[in-house]
Amino acid sequence: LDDRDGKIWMDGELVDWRDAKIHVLSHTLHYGCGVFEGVRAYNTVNGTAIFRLAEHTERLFNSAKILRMKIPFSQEQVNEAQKQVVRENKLDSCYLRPLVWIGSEKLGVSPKGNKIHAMVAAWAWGAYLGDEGMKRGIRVKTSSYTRHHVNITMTQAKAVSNYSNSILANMEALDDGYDEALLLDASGFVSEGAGENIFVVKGGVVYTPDLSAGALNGITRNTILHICKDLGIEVVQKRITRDEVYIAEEAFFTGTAAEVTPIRELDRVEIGIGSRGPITEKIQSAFFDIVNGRNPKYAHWLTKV
Ligand SMILES: Cc1[nH+]cc(COP(=O)(O)O)c(CN[C@@H](CCC(=O)O)C(=O)O)c1O
Repeated sequence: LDDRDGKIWMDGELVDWRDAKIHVLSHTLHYGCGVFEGVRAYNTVNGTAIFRLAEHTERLFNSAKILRMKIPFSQEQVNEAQKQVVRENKLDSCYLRPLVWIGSEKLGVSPKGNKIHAMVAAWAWGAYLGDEGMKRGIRVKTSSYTRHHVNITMTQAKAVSNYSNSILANMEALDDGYDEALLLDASGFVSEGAGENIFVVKGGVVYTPDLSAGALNGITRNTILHICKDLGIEVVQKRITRDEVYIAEEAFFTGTAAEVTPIRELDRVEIGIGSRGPITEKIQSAFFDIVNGRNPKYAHWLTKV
């Protein structure tokens, strides 16, 4: 990604893509205290627009607050920065990555006195778990790694340091021939994917783990709750066991990158018909109607760039 042309917003300025560098003694590179977001802009029927920009920026600031980092910009400035990088890079649809990190004034566990920096980059990024997966569903493995306990890492912060857990789970799944990992919490209940929230369908009801299982409070997860309400589908947020996933009729992952990706197998156990289920398909198409600006009820979720 580092050898592209284009512009990156960095500490309030637009810099050339290849010059957007930081010092190797930057505190976050050593200790992982940093926060980030994953945001998508879509080429909607009314032009390029960022999906739920305000909610993503609010979560970025909440993540920073949880990690005791004071971002030296306002939410409005970070919103404008995201619109600017989409325009400057002439992207009609893209993935945006805001990141906030701690500078290189000094090392040592305490970052007190170090400068806080922010950047926003944007690039084209298609189906996170593959086009085929979006239709046919993907193959998932229950990870041998456990999702964070809610008081070991701060699971409501989208924190850089939280992702070594996700990386290990994802690498193990890929090395074992699967497409993605599903993590259980410290009590053995289903938490979430390495980079996604999970939903299962049984008897026409949609279930998703409640946030006590350490999953990130996903913005796409929240979008699905609205979609299910519109479709008259009951949603229950509760503790879910791995065998409830095995005997579900349908299952799917959600995320900004993953969007709505059906799960066809968990640990080589076929889920339902072993491909995208009918309720998953309805939710998936309602999602794409919304992000592409075809559902006027959610026009306020789309910020034109
Ligand atoms: C751990 C985790 N859980 C749930 C989600 C879904 O949250 P939301 O995007 O607000 O619906 C994400 C987003 N994962 C981001 C990072 C992916 C990456 O590989 O990096 C994303 O989807 O952008 C997670 O990283």
